[in-house]
Amino acid sequence: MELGWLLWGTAVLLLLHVLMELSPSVNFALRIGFYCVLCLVASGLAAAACLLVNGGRTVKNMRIIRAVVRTFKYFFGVRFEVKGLENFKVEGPAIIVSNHQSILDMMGLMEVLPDNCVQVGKKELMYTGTVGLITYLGGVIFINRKSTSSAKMVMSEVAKTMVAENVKVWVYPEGTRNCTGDLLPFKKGAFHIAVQAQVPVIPVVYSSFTTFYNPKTKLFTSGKIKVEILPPIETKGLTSDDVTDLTDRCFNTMRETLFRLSGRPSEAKDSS
Ligand SMILES: CCCCCCCCCCCCCC(=O)SCCNC(=O)CCNC(=O)[C@H](O)C(C)(C)COP(=O)(O)OP(=O)(O)OC[C@H]1O[C@@H](n2cnc3c(N)ncnc32)[C@H](O)[C@@H]1OP(=O)(O)O
Ligand SMILES: CCCCCCCC/C=C\CCCCCCCC(=O)OC[C@@H](O)COP(=O)(O)O
Repeated sequence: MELGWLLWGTAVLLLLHVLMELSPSVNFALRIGFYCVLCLVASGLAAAACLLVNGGRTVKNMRIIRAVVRTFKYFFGVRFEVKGLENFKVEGPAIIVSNHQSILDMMGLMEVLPDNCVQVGKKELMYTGTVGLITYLGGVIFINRKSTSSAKMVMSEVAKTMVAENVKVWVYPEGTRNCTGDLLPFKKGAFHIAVQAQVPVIPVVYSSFTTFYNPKTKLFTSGKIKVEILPPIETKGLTSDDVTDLTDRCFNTMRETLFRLSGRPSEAKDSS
């Protein structure tokens, strides 16, 4: 009986292996499917640990989530080369902005996430089963992207609470995933919060995934991600009139860094 199961299991694994070798789209679908299952299972386990250790929704749970997600890279052969971690060592709260390429970014996020830091996320994430539960327990700030006024209200509230509670807030200013090797124009919410709260902006840049991950061509192999945490940009004394300049400055610095880290020649043109 047990031998039968073993033979069936081996046959299924062999079949999957052959399919993966033969078809890049099967390979891609299986690897992404595995990533999603891993997220769902790991979130369930992490949620239990968070509830047992901290009892409910708190930024302290991010330490547990970070420890769990940091193991994911070993399953996918993803390696990180991190520079500039010392730039996170600013006193008190800050806004962290980074480029956003894929759902795989959760690995890169947790690889460098400082203590006492929560992310801004789309509210739809709440409805992704255990992943929704873990984002809730970790203190993720949910925004409704379909309603500018409600998103702006939530962001303004964040500007007040982040100072009162001494937390850093991680925002993806492109507002959506973008795996083209370039940046989308930045939305200004993150920079409004930074100016309203008078806290520094810390840019974080991940090199382009396109050499090892590309959903369009169904490419997903192992690969190296370079991460650079750039020096904080101060906002003390800035007003809402300076938000556009601050956004452009950050965009240009991050775009240059993205091209440098990805080995792509820089373009002279200013795309702001
Ligand atoms: C185990 C596995 C998983 C574990 C995971 C755990 C971690 C999970 C992590 C999850 C990660 C999940 C990651 C994700 O889910 S990423 C997706 C969700 N995140 C974002 O969208 C963040 C970036 N977006 C923004 O910042 C947008 O600006 C918002 C959303 C705020 C509005 O966007 P919208 O498109 O609706 O409008 P608009 O940007 O055209 O702005 C309109 C006007 O309003 C002005 N304005 C904007 N804001 C403010 C303000 N505060 N005070 C005053 N004014 C403000 C602005 O300057 C503009 O005016 P003008 O300049 O044109 O005159
Ligand atoms: C009971 C309901 C079950 C639902 C099951 C849903 C399955 C989902 C399983 C795993 C998902 C793993 C996702 C990890 C978290 C990824 C966060 C993320 O990267 O969100 C994307 C968001 O930044 C931008 O979204 P868009 O590019 O605008 O779109």
